[in-house]
Amino acid sequence: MWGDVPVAATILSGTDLSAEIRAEVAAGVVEIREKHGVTPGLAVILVGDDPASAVYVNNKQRACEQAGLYSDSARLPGSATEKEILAAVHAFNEDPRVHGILVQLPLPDGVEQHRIIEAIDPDKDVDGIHPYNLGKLLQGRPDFAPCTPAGIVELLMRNGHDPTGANAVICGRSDIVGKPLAALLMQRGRGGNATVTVCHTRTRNLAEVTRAADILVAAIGRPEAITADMVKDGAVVIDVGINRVDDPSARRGYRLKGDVEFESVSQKASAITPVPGGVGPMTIAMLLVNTLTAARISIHGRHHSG
Ligand SMILES: Nc1nc(=O)c2c([nH]1)NC[C@@H]1CN(c3ccc(C(=O)N[C@@H](CCC(=O)O)C(=O)O)cc3)C=[N+]21
Ligand SMILES: [Mg+2]
Repeated sequence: MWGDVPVAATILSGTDLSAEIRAEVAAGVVEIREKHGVTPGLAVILVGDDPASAVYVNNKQRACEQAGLYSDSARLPGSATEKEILAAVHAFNEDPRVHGILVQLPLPDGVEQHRIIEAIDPDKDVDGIHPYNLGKLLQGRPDFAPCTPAGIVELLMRNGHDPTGANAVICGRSDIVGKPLAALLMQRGRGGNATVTVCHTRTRNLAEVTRAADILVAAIGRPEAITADMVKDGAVVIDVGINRVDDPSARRGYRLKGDVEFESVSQKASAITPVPGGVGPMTIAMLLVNTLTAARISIHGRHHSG
């Protein structure tokens, strides 16, 4: 506060930080190519024609190409069978140009998602969602942390918001965001040491819990679910939401809205991520980081120091 005028929060730009990290990845790509003659490669498997998923996959492939990585994709129709998706996974498991494999989730109804994830070679699981990698994450020795949680931790750390000792409250318990983020924030070591609470649809007195957060992460999937009354003065607020809201005046006919009511919450928070330009670009940057790690693992093996 400045007198009675609320000072708007610092904007935590995922666009800027992701550019920095992607430049670091590009340098790592050059090094691996010079030392080992290997170009790190990522393959994305996209099933169905959800337009939002197509945008993310295209963003991922563009980021790969800009960082000098090899990239490939398999695009299957929404009618693809489990057997056909498994065949695409197996082909990339065997492809020596491909070090990282990402299966875009969610998969169409009727496909047994866990069977597909378990088919990914854990050494190529750059999403960090194979049970082996999730297990290592829970033990505090991840090789591949899921990209969105890893991106959130980088956003915090590189903006001077070390979670150590903080009350971190995560709204959302998905396998790909809420649960792995809880593991990262609670672990011993860099980016961890927080006191973590995970909220979900059955949480009682949600606003009471979120108001205790020094770090508040919204991964709910509902536009503007977090309002100013739910936020403590000075909190750091991370918005994972990417909700498309109809807007006939917008160029594409929709606008992106986060899970946080930005206008009001940014008057109360000390720092906040925007949507777009926050967590989304960080997810992609960490995917490239993990692909570099996968290429190193293919050369040197996993390090058994943890
Ligand atoms: N196995 C798997 N791993 C994922 O990491 C994964 C997934 N499945 N399924 C879908 C979600 C979503 N996701 C995003 C990636 C980039 C942006 C992104 O680039 N966002 C831009 C804008 C995008 C736009 O214009 O729509 C931004 O926020 O600024 C958003 C969301 C990765 N996901
Ligand atoms: Mg292997």
